[in-house]
Amino acid sequence: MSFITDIKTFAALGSGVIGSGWVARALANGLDVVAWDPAPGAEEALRKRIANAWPALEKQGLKPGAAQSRLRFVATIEECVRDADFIQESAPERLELKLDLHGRISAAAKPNALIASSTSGLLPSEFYESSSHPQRCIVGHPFNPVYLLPLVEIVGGRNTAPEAIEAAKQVYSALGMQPLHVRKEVPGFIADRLLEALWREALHLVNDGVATTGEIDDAIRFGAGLRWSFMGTFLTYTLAGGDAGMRHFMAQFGPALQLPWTYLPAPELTEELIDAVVDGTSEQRGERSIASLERYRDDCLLAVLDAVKTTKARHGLNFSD
Ligand SMILES: NC(=O)C1=CN([C@@H]2O[C@H](COP(=O)(O)OP(=O)(O)OC[C@H]3O[C@@H](n4cnc5c(N)ncnc54)[C@H](O)[C@@H]3O)[C@@H](O)[C@H]2O)C=CC1
Ligand SMILES: C[N+](C)(C)CC(=O)CC(=O)[O-]
Repeated sequence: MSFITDIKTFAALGSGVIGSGWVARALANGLDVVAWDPAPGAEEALRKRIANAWPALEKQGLKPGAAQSRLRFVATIEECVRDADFIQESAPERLELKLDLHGRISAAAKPNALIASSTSGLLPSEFYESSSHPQRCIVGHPFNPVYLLPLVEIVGGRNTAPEAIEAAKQVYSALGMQPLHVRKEVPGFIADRLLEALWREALHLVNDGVATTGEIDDAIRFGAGLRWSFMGTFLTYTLAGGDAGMRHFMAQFGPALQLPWTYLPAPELTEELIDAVVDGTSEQRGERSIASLERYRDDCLLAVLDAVKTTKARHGLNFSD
C-alpha cells in the first residue's frame, strides 16, 4: 500500500486557531494550500492570521517559493480536497461533526492521499468509522502555535495501515515537525494526558484559594518550564537523584506520591514500575555521566534564559515581567 508523501498541495478544513496555524506552516514550506471553513468571514480571518504569523516565519526562514498568495480559499469540502496530496482537518471537537465531515472528505479525496485530524483527544477508530479507504486515516495532533512548535502526535485507528503512519511521519518531518507516534489509541494521547493533569491541579489550586493564576504560571515559567524546553521529566529527575541517579530518586521521593499532594490517584509503586522507570531513564542517559548531563542541562538553561531575556528586552519587558 503506498500513500502520497511528496506533497505539493495541502488541504486544510477548518481555519480557526489550529487550521490557520497549519495553513501558515504549509505556506512557509513552499506548498500550495487550499482551505475551506463554513463560517461567514472565515477567509478574511484566515488571511489576517497568516499575515500575523508571517514575520515569525520569515525570521525562522521560509522555504523556496513560500508565499501567502499560494493560499486558495474554496466554497466546498469536495473542491478543497479533490486535488490535495495531504489533508488536515481542524474542525470543532465534536464526534458527530467529525464523523460526518470525514465521510465527505474521504469520499472526495484521492484514495492514496493521507487524511489527518488535529483532534486533541477523540479516537480515530470512532470518527473515521464511516470513511472511505480508512487505512490512510490518522490523527496528527499539533500544538499551538502550529507554525512554530515542532511536536505532532501521530495516532492510528483500528483500520489505519502501518504504512500510513510511516508516510505521515515523512510528510510532517518534511514540514519541519517532530512526529511522535502514539502506539496505543488512548483518549488524550500522550501530551494532553500530561497537560490535562497539570491543568486539573492548577484549577484545584485556584479553586481552593491556594494561589492565583499568575502565581501558578510563575511557578511553572521560572522553574520547571525552563527545564522542560530541552529536558523532559524523566531525565530531569534522574539528575535530581545525584550520582546514584533514578533508583535513588525513586527511593527518596517515590513515597511522596502517596501523600495527599494531588487530587489524582497515584499509581501503586510496584517493583515493576520502579524498574520500568529506572530502565527507561538509563536508556535515555546512554553512556553519558551525571556530571556531563549536568553540564548539558546548565548550558541549555543559560541559552534559554539568555534567549528569553533578550526577546523580552526587545519587547520593552524586564526578565521578571
Ligand atoms: N486550540 C488548541 O489549543 C488546539 C486544538 N486542537 C484541535 O484542533 C481542532 C480545531 O480546534 P480550534 O482550531 O482550536 O477551534 P476553532 O474554534 O478556533 O476553529 C474551528 C473552526 O472550524 C470551523 N468549522 C465549524 N464547523 C465546521 C465543519 N463542519 N467543518 C469544518 N470546519 C468547521 C469553524 O468555523 C472554525 O473556524 C479541534 O479538533 C481541537 O481539538 C489541537 C491542538 C490544540
Ligand atoms: C487545550 N488543548 C487540549 C486543546 C491543548 C492541546 O491539544 C495542545 C496544546 O496546544 O496545548
